[in-house]
Amino acid sequence: MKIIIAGAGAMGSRFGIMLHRGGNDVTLVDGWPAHVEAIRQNGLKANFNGEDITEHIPVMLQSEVKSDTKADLIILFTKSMQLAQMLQDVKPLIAENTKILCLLNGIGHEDTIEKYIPMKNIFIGNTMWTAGLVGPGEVKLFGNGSVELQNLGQDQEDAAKDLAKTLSESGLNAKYSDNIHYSIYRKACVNGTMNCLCSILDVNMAEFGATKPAHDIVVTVVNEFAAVAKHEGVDLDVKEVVEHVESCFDPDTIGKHYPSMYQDLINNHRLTEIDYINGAVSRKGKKYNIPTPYCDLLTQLIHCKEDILGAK
Ligand SMILES: NC(=O)C1=CN([C@@H]2O[C@H](COP(=O)(O)OP(=O)(O)OC[C@H]3O[C@@H](n4cnc5c(N)ncnc54)[C@H](OP(=O)(O)O)[C@@H]3O)[C@@H](O)[C@H]2O)C=CC1
Ligand SMILES: CC(C)(CO)C(=O)C(=O)O
Repeated sequence: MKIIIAGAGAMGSRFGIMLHRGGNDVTLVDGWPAHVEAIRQNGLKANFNGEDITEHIPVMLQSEVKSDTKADLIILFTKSMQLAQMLQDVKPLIAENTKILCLLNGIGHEDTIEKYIPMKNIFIGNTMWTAGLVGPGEVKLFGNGSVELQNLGQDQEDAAKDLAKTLSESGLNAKYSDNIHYSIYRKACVNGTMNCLCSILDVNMAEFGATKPAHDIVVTVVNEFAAVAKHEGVDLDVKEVVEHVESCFDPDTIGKHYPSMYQDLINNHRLTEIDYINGAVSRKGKKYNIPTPYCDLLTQLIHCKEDILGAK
């Protein structure tokens, strides 16, 4: 299968490496020239569960995408704020039946994708895999993960199941979800707690989980997400979601991971996805007249930290 990874940062590199090793025809597309050049020159280097590997995968700069090949599948792995530009830039690779799978963190990306792609070809989901960029052309990958996905278009359930099968054949542990909006809100609760709190407190997920107030904060934030989700027809089971969030504290699974927001803001002084996570819940809360004080404050604190660190 001809697969394009659109956004080959930490997560795009993980999926690119695993799908390439699984025998797929993978091409990476990214907007960071130094990263693209490093991969082109030296291959994509990864510390993959403790082993140093180099995977030679074709790579294109986003601004230089050519239309000579069309993709069967494009997996979107940009940051939320880069999504629209990437969709614009990969247009030459899209044929009538090219499927688009969006696995970004955050809520509501389908509203952006629908402007570029016919509904029948859109698949959305989320992932519990983790990844970290060490530097241009180099990533660190450890731990296990999973993917959940579903079709947005009618009559595309079999295609969604086939997609999950393709990912699983490369070890990505993907499954079809019959209620992806639940899964996306549930994952947003993970990010709406771990990503901002680890960034503000300068800790990894296990260290945050070991603090006394951690549980109360998680419960309060999840309740705010649940109240907003209910207005959108998504009925979150708060107890189950809190347990899911707290499973990330385990240092033997992904607890030692510094969330992607930490990597952006603290390590690289880059702007964060907060407006697509807690910020999205704050905005929706205002729209539905639901108070979301923790999400409001967490969003503002992250924006303060972006200003303090001169994030770009
Ligand atoms: N990392 C993780 O563990 C997880 C991330 N996610 C989600 O996956 C999506 C992709 O995230 P992730 O893979 O972490 O993104 P990355 O930050 O690793 O990469 C995204 C893009 O940002 C730019 N970039 C990143 N770092 C630098 C840098 N130091 N200097 C210059 N440019 C840089 C590059 O593109 P450009 O030059 O075009 O800006 C890069 O392709 C997000 O929605 C994220 O929330 C989901 C689960 C886990
Ligand atoms: C790994 C996880 C679940 C942590 O919140 C994540 O999605 C991220 O790093 O953005």
